[in-house]
Amino acid sequence: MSSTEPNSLHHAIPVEKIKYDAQGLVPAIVQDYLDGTVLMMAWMNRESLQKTLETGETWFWSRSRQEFWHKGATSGHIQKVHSIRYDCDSDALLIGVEQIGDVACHTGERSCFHQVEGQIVAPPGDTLSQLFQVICDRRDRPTENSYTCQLFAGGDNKILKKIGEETAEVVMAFKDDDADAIAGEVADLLYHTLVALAHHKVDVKDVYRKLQKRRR
Ligand SMILES: N=c1c2ncn([C@@H]3O[C@H](COP(=O)(O)OP(=O)(O)OP(=O)(O)O)[C@@H](O)[C@H]3O)c2ncn1[C@@H]1O[C@H](COP(=O)(O)O)[C@@H](O)[C@H]1O
Repeated sequence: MSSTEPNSLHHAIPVEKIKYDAQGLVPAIVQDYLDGTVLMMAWMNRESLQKTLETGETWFWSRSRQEFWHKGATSGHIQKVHSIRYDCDSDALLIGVEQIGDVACHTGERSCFHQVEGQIVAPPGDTLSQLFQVICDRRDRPTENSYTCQLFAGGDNKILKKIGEETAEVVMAFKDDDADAIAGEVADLLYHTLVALAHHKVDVKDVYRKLQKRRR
């Protein structure tokens, strides 16, 4: 995938290079720019891609209505475009967006994609976002025999003590230069940090936002 960032959207995507099908369309997969959650898939044509590049918001081509679809124009739930990538043979687009107004797929759900029956149940998003969602679910709907629920029940005293312990274990693992132990201890520290974030109602995506802003 080739990519471009928001301030250079217009220059970096060669609209003419994109391969459109016989109907003049190219599939566009829309992802949350922070955690990669796949939100929706829709179609663009040359003009809607051009409008997307010019406005920094998503414009699609509605095959059923045969007209432009400026996502969120009526609801206010627009998709602010952060990146556009195209695949190696230029016939698919991957668009990283920020959801303005909470929802961004066709129907207004967090993501259009539903679990296929019988498959492993995992929330959308990257590994940390998925774990954070499970942790928040434990906070909001406590279950028996859950270590996470025990941490929440113990409050800051228990959670922050564990962060202190895990930090020391991370340091020791690095000191020992043991790759497997390092990965395991860092995983423990990340998990307990996510529990602390959930306890203080700070979204892990706010951490991602900070990191994105620092990107050079
Ligand atoms: N990712 C984790 C995770 N990482 C680490 N841990 C726990 O963190 C603890 C690490 O503490 P230590 O290294 O000190 O080990 P310990 O001696 O067993 O811990 P203590 O007895 O001192 O509490 C262990 O009990 C681990 O099981 C985790 N516990 C839960 N999760 C995930 O959290 C989600 C909710 O799980 P439940 O808490 O089981 O509902 C699930 O997705 C789990 O996979």
